[in-house]
Amino acid sequence: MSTATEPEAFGARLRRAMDTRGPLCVGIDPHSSLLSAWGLSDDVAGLTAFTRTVVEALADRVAVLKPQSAFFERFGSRGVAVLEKAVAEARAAGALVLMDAKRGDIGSTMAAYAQTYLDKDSPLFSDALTVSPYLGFGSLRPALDAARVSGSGLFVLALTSNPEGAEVQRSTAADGRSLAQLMLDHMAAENSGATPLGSIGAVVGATLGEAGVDLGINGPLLAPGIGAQGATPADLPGVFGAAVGNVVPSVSRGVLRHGPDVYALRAAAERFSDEVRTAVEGAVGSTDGAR
Ligand SMILES: O=C(O)c1cc(=O)[nH]c(=O)n1[C@@H]1O[C@H](COP(=O)(O)O)[C@@H](O)[C@H]1O
Repeated sequence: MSTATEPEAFGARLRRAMDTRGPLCVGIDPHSSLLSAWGLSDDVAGLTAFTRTVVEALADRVAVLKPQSAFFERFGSRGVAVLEKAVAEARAAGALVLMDAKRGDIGSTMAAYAQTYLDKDSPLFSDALTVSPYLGFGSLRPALDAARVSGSGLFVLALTSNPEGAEVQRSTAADGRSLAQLMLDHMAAENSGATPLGSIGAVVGATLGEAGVDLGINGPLLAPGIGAQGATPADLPGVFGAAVGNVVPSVSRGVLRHGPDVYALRAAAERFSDEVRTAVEGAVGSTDGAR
């Protein structure tokens, strides 16, 4: 619960958005190839038109929009200016903005990243940020603290959707746990006691077949890899098991390739949302039946 001085926590805001809008996250990834497929130039003008169209099409209906910072940074400061505007417009239209910048560094530098994305006075302030814990979970402390102060959230990489991730994330820590499980256990500790949902989420690829880890972190689970990377909403119950109700399935190219028509973008997002609903309700129903 929030007070006059304390903003409402990200986990509570996300739970409400998932319940009212459905849990889908759509990524804003302006690849050169997509700009070209949309008939746009691969420059700041094309980037601006692409981004504005996605925000106009989806910010008033999906729970989460996830701009991928790399595709904006490649145009330098003018690309970042497009990103700033998109963040503000998407938030104003009611979407939660998850900045996908996958930051991770030593604590003192992490503090600067936290000021960039998790401080309410920053031009890039976002509802949540993706971070990498593989410099040690404790290196994220400045971001964890900043998120608590501003009512924002973090999505911490646990098991990524790319096949190369396993050699690091499935390797064994000194105490016998996998590195991914070690990180998930840290997230569970951060979220302990939070209701209705903690603000520290995990990233777990929808492509994994079966996660094979304990996902009971009392926080949201971002599931990228649906669409272009080959996973489908029907895969979610198999990957996430009993935690499927906390999953935020994420699709970028699978939706974006339907542009530039605003109605086609909306229809594509709607189809993914419907498939997610069917998969999640089916899984929850079968769990209920087993009780
Ligand atoms: O944090 C992410 O969003 C992420 C984590 C991960 O494990 N895999 C992954 O693909 N992503 C991001 O999710 C998006 C996937 O895009 P599509 O494959 O086009 O849906 C990209 O922006 C990736 O950087």
